[in-house]
Amino acid sequence: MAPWGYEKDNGPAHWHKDCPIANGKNQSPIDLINGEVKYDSGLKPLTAKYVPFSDAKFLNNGHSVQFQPSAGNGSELTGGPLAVKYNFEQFHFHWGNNDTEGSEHRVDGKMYPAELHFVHWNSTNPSFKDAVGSGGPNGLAVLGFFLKVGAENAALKPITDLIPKVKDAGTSVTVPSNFDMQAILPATLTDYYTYDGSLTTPPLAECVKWIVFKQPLEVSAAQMEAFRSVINRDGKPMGGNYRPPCPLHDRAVKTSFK
Ligand SMILES: O=C(NCc1ccccc1)Nc1ccc2c(c1)[B-](O)(O)OC2
Ligand SMILES: [Zn+2]
Repeated sequence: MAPWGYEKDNGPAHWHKDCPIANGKNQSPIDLINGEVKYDSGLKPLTAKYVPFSDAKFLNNGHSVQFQPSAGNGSELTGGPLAVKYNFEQFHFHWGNNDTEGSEHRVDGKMYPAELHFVHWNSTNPSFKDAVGSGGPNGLAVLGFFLKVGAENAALKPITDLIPKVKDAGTSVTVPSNFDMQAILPATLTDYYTYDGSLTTPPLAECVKWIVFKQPLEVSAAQMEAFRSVINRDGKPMGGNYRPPCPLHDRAVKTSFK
């Protein structure tokens, strides 16, 4: 099979052929249905401590654009539903070709124009790859932020300004060392949905503690247009790089808010 993608001939409906777990019982994304979630007063805020990076790349890997520091950058995530410390690995985006689609998770069936994933791995493992393969839903902790069109996002501007430099698949640039990743995050990481799920792209491993924030981040229309100028490995606009929602089966979605 041609490498996986989001086109008619290699999109989500085909992924099960190489990754049978695609039809598993803990797949992501899902539709977050407010009438079916359960408030959990034990869910505390999360703490993300992101340290400045000396050498980080921003790259087009053919199916997303991704910020990736060199391994061992000392940034970490704790708290919320997490029992141990998680190390930061990378962040990347999913978006649509217009403002009515683009996010992977949905809220009561509503899609946002884009979704930002901050990926972290369980520090009791020797590496990210081991964490993915560690079995069970505690290998990775992924923070999901919906993006909506509004004011320019100054914290994301250094990243969206680099997009024209990684327009084509397989290209990358070095990110200026004064890039402040912490500034992207809201001051307090409260009000989130959390559930056990999977990677939303092959290998679709069911190793993720998902933490999806209720409050969207804003980006300007110009910043959204920058994403829509990115080209995928088939030479087409990358927009539409989102997987449709998967069945919840017998999982519970908990919220840190009432
Ligand atoms: O890291 C990925 N692949 C490369 C890989 C390397 C080593 C072992 C397995 C996989 N994928 C991936 C990681 C995290 C997330 C997603 C995809 B996402 O669902 O898009 O948002 C969260
Ligand atoms: Zn993602």
